[in-house]
Amino acid sequence: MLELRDVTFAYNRNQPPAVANVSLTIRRGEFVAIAGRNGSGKTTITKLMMSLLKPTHGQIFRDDEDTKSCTPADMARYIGYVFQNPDRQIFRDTVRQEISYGPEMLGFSSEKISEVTEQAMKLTGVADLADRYPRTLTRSQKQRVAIASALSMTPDFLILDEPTSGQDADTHERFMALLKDFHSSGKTIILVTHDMDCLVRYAERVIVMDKGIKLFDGSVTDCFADRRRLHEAGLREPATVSVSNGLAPQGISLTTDVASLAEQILAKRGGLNG
Ligand SMILES: Nc1ncnc2c1ncn2[C@@H]1O[C@H](COP(=O)(O)OP(=O)(O)OP(=O)(O)O)[C@@H](O)[C@H]1O
Repeated sequence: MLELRDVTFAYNRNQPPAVANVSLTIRRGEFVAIAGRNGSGKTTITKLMMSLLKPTHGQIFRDDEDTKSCTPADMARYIGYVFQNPDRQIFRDTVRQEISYGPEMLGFSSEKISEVTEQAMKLTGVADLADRYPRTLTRSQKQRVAIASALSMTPDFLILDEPTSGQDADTHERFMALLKDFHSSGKTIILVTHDMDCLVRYAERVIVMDKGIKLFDGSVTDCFADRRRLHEAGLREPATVSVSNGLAPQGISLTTDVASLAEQILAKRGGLNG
């Protein structure tokens, strides 16, 4: 469990806080999305969770333990962090070295290092790139290496900040399928995203940030049921919501789920045709 209790963080004293009085709890096994317009505090929250930043006020707990004296290296045992830009976290000469670096720093035995490295490479589909120089890989391959590097430290939580930005539809699909597999295997996923269609498809819960404040925390369906709130937070309506809202006069109820929307439309087909 990861808990923020009344957390405030300011980058400097002359500016309003980037995160203000935020309380939230993320339980093991959840798939949570953090959404909100640019500059709303999403990345700052994830950096606070990772102890890359420390609260100006408030506390952060991991399984009831206050993390105030934890370093990012301590937190990396529990939380894998995948940055927005994979170039920011890739430094070694080969993909294998890159992925084994974290477990080495954590003091794993050499057998364990090789076991977790091979497993992470296999899971993320980069085993055939093991001896390549990471800087020459495509962005999507680098993303996979970044995730493998996080996974090799065998964390329970995985935080991904806009991992699919700039990827083509096919790569995006494969990447999200990978995340879904991790989630099914018991990992807790915290995904920062601007992609509302992706959010409604994969996340179970949404935290919406606005000007550093937590504007909403709840189910995906409840989040998109309130158009005023979406507007306030600068969130785009996902396609399923727009279509179901548009067909409301025909008796279609609001849904974020493609399958449920298709089912409703098929069930009403006679009426819609008429
Ligand atoms: N290193 C920094 N120094 C000073 N201010 C910063 C720094 N990083 C972020 N900020 C400010 O803190 C606020 C929150 O930024 P943050 O990056 O957390 O937002 P975000 O929601 O993740 O944005 P984006 O969607 O653009 O990534 C913004 O006003 C931003 O300008």
